[in-house]
Amino acid sequence: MTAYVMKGVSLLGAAPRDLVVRDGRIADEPPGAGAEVIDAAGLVALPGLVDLHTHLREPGREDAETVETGSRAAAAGGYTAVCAMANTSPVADTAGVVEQVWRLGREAGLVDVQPIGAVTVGLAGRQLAELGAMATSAAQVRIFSDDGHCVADPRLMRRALEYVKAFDGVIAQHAEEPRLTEGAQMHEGEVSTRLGLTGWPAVAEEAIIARDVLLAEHVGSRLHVCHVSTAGSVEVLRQAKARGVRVTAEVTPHHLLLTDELATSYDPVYKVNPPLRTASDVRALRQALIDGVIDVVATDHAPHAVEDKECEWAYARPGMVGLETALPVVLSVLGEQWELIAERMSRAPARIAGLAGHGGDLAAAGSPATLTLVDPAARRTVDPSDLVSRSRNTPYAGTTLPGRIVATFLRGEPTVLDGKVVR
Ligand SMILES: NC(=O)N[C@@H](CC(=O)O)C(=O)O
Repeated sequence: MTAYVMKGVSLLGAAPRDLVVRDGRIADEPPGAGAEVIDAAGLVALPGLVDLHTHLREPGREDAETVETGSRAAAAGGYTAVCAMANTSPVADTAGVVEQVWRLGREAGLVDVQPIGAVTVGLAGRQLAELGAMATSAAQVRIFSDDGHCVADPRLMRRALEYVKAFDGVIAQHAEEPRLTEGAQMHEGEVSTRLGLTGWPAVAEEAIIARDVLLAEHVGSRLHVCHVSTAGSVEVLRQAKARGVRVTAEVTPHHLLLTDELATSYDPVYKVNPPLRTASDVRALRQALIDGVIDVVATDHAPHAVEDKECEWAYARPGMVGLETALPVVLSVLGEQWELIAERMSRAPARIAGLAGHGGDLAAAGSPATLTLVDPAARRTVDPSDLVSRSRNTPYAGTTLPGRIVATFLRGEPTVLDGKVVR
């Protein structure tokens, strides 16, 4: 295994030093002859990013993304682990499907792919899926989610929380009261009224989060809230956390930057679920990420084929690709707050997903060399045709964002060098 010395690198913004990688780990002895030298002057090392919310589309929509192409996009974005959502076709609601996704991830070998299992059979919200069989499968599923759909039935949600408590699993809820969002096309507010589009009200998200934190408290089990998008949701979470409820939450990069005003273009690239909200929601989400009311930035990378996105707004599928722009967007929002970025994009998601070997301490000799090197001084104008992902539905085309991922290492092996995926 090749040894590396990263010369003049800054660990999370600290004074420059040399970082030695040997036998897959951070070493405190000299690299020895034959080590590859990486000129890392001006680069910042972060623990490899971990995404709690990635749609890889395999099995079923390999024209939009595969486990392999999504893994490449993830590595290019600085990720070393991704949690693959269950809304594939067939749905990842059995041990067989989660094992297939897990195995494809191992074969691609670029990031650790941790499958998420569905909560209900076929995401239909009627009966619990085989949670235990998925947990004890080779994929060792710990996070369950019907993402794309809400587990709306409170009795099923309660039973799911009870079930996963036995193995310290977590239910990741897509919080959307379906009766309040029938026919919804965008955020319900001043802009939707002006455009005459059916609105997705903030309360549809907030009501489910309020219910679910009470259920999680009652059961004493772990709840994770996917893609929090409103200021009101932040307040519900703040109160629940103050009471000691075992709840964690994520926000997407796009909800930290973009607003519902973009819908006035009628460009379906801005159609996403939950929808882009208002500037005051964006402000509240940013503050919650800083405060820790929101634990994690998760991409909700949602690749879609051209025909599913380049059509009339009403017919377009919701979703945006996000793996390759997540860190630049977060840098543009938070600035170079490296400790905070490492916590929200690597350590906290690794803890929630129970991914040992990710979110480690790069200053500690013996830690896995699972890391990403970022050039914070570089700026990049996003060109959809440059994306590594198989899909092109980025809302940032033509936008200049700070930060370039120069290299990514998974257990001492480079997956990205000089900004290019190596395998
Ligand atoms: N987040 C999205 O806008 N889309 C998701 C699923 C969903 O939440 O609708 C997808 O799978 O495409």
